[in-house]
Amino acid sequence: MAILTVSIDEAGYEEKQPVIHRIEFTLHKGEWIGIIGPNGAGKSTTIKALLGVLEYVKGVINKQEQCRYAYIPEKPIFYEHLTLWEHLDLLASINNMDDEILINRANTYLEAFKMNKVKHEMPVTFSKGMQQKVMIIQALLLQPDFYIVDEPFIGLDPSAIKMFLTVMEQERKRDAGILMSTHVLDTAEKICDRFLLISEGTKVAEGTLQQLQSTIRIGNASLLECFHAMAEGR
Ligand SMILES: Nc1ncnc2c1ncn2[C@@H]1O[C@H](COP(=O)(O)OP(=O)(O)OP(=O)(O)O)[C@@H](O)[C@H]1O
Repeated sequence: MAILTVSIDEAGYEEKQPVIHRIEFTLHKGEWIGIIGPNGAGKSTTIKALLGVLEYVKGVINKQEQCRYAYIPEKPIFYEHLTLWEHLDLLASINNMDDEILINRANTYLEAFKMNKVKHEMPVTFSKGMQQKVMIIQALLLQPDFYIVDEPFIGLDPSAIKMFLTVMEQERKRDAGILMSTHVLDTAEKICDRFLLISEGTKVAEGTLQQLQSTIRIGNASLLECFHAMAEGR
């Protein structure tokens, strides 16, 4: 079932200078879509359009009614004077979450990401990877219908990446959708159901790895090879 349907004619940081054009796709329940493309292609701008924080968007973005989503940004943002636990507590109270659910979920994910020991410290003092873990834990706390994730792999250590993949796989089994932009193509190739390839602000291809392979007519091409042939070879 479709949970997010996107049909952007054009969008950008000001109306007279759109930076993305004709970006269309649908995210379904339990589906993991990877948004890939070169630097400056328009991946983050597409995500900003979905989040409703872009100055100019012409088109239609339809989220299924009552669907909730969580956004995991590439650059974490925190309240300066709140501890990690206070961030989780605040998020839970904004979302009317029972204390018992908060405590259970928070402790599970703090443990999983090895952040239990620092839960009463301020995230603004954490390393980049630790801050990213906090953003991931906050998103998981909500158990949303879908996730929007901007480049999760840069900054996390190998065991945190493994844990991130494990918990997202659990979320997918719960039928959550995942829309994730990344440059880490060998990992994306293993986990994503489908790919959206963006280049120079527009969608140049969409499909499973097999579909991308048949478009470039190389049966066993890796995602990286598809990327080179379709985005960089243009
Ligand atoms: N805040 C901004 N104001 C104006 N233009 C911007 C802004 N942020 C990005 N752009 C422009 O929009 C275009 C797309 O950038 P975007 O950040 O979406 O690319 P990206 O695919 O996410 O790249 P990367 O892989 O480097 O993160 C680029 O030409 C960029 O210069």
